[in-house]
Formats: sequence, structure tokens, C-alpha cells
Amino acid sequence: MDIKICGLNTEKSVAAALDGGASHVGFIFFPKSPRNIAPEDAGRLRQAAIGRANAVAVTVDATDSELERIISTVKPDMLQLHGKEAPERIGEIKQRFGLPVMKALAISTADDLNRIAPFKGIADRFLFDAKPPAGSQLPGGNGVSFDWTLLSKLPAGLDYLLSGGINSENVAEALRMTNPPGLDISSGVERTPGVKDPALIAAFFAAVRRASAQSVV
Ligand SMILES: O=C(O)c1ccccc1NCC(=O)[C@H](O)[C@H](O)COP(=O)(O)O
Repeated sequence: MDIKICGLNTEKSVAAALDGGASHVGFIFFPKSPRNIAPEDAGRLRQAAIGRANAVAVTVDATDSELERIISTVKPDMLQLHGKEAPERIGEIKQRFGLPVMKALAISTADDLNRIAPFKGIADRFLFDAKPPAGSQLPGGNGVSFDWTLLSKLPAGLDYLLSGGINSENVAEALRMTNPPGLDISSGVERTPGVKDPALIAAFFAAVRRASAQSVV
């Protein structure tokens, strides 16, 4: 199963994610986020992931020139579009930059699942996150979960990461309820907003391994 640790901004946190077995390491390019990172710093940190994990650049309604700067500096393996990007815009971005795209969609009701269809065949993957709480300036990284039972209605075979408020305590339940192709976690492995804790990252991977072992028995 894929596991993306998102919002990394130090060498130690990248190392903890890679040592734990992360398939994806995420870097946030959104100035209002406590996890925002300069492309030059992300470009340096992502070196450790080469040959071990995919580097994901997370942007929010970025312009072509912003994307150009991030992509040329960081050389990510994938883009995560976490804003209000329409399917047409995603098609343009894919054509212009030639990178796979993961489209983030916020889920709070069964109706939100209807927003998936227009992106099928355009987005390479989905990331299902919770809606930001009232007053939050962040479209992601809010540490809140949505009702995972809604995902029982997903089209079969859809490739997605389950995201939003996942942590060591609830990951077993998340896996049991949704059996997702992948997981994404950010604030659940932080000491304070924007500050990843290598010990919490290690504990998270241990919790995933325990949960996976139990599901095999
Ligand atoms: O994490 C952020 O600060 C952020 C800001 C703007 C857009 C997206 C952002 N995060 C994207 C992610 O993929 C997070 O890992 C995801 O939202 C889950 O976060 P959390 O609920 O804290 O685990």
C-alpha cells in the first residue's frame, strides 16, 4: 500500500519518512501553510528520495509560472493539485508539464462523490480529504477526518489516497473501513503545526504494520 507523508520540511523528517517506508514524500507550496517550503529547499530535500520514494509537489490553484518554477527547481515525480482546479485546467497542466497529477477532493457528503466523475481519465489519482473546518485558511493539512463510510460507494478500482486527520490511533480503523490503495498523513505526525516529529512518523509506520498484520490473520 502506498503511504505519503506530506508537508515535509527538514532532512530529519524526510529521512524518517523514507526509513519508515514511505512511497511518497510531499512538499507544500502554499505560503499560508505552516508547512510551506521554498522550491530550492524542497529541491535539496527531495534528493534523498531519489530511487526510494516519489516526490510530490502540492500546490493550490497555482499559475503556470508558479508551477514552472516549482517543477524546474524541485523536479517532482508528481503534482498534487489541492485547490479548485477544474478538469480542463488539469488537462492543460498535464500537457504543459508532462507530470502525473493527483487531484485532491474534499468529501463531506455522499453528493461530493459526484465530483469524481469529471476528473476520471484526466487525473491519474485522487486524494480524498476532509472539508476544511470553518475559518481555516488551509485547503488541507487540517487534521480533521471525514465520514469514511461514504467511500463504500466509490466506483470499483478507483486509485486514491485516503487523507484527512489520520494518525497512529485511528489508522487501523481507517484501513479496516476503507481498505484504500494508499494513505496520506500530515498533521498526525507533527509535534506542532508544521513541525514533523520523526518519532511520530516511526510510530505511524509501526501502527500501519500492526494493522496490516492483523488484517491478514
Ligand atoms: O498541509 C498543508 O498545510 C496543506 C496546505 C495547502 C494545501 C494542501 C495541504 N496539505 C495537503 C495534504 O496532502 C495533507 O497531507 C492532507 O491534507 C492531510 O492532512 P492532515 O489532515 O493534516 O493529515
